Amino acid sequence: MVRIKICGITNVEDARAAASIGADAVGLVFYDKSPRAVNPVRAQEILAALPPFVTRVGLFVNAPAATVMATTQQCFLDVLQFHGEETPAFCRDFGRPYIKVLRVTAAVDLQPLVEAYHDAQGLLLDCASPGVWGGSGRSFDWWRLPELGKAWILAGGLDAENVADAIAIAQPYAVDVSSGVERSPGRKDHDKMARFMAQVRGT
Ligand SMILES: O=C(O)c1ccccc1NCC(=O)[C@H](O)[C@H](O)COP(=O)(O)O
Repeated sequence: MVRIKICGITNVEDARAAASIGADAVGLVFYDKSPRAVNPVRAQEILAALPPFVTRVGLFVNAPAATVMATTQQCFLDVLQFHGEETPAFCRDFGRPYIKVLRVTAAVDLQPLVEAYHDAQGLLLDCASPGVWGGSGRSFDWWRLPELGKAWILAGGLDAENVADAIAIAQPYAVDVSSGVERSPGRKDHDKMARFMAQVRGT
């Protein structure tokens, strides 16, 4: 079964909708420059609305260690997801499982990165877009992926129309979607979320 993470949740209604259609995880963006940014107080309110067994993922981009630590504790995050230039030593320093985002281009050799982040709980492969750390809505070439030898999450430009093909080609452990299920940046479209879920679950 392919797991599903809905990313860029900014409000209680969208969090509840994601949980009610069976999302395995939700992601909250702790990055001020994002249109999907939340602060820890808002995040607490959103996360408090979730039922049990939905994994709470916090996204960071080159944040100071003190900020990551404080946010993790304040919001009871289950998993940390690092989108920037965080080193392996930095990522493992918070006493939580972490996911490292690898930005895919035709030229990048993923193998050294997979080895460097060997203790990551998972790797998230996203499209490399200049000047954008995530949530670009752009896909990379799913055909070009080597065997990574660990759980990895497919992200970047997924939506209800392409996710079934993406899974068939790339065979990820999980898929991650944000802009492909939005009606505007930071606001989810609940119908798009449900259609995305149905495509992944094959129903
Ligand atoms: O969503 C953002 O604005 C964002 C900003 C900075 C770092 C990460 C961000 N989002 C990450 C994601 O939403 C996803 O993990 C991933 O990039 C897929 O996004 P999308 O292509 O929009 O489905």
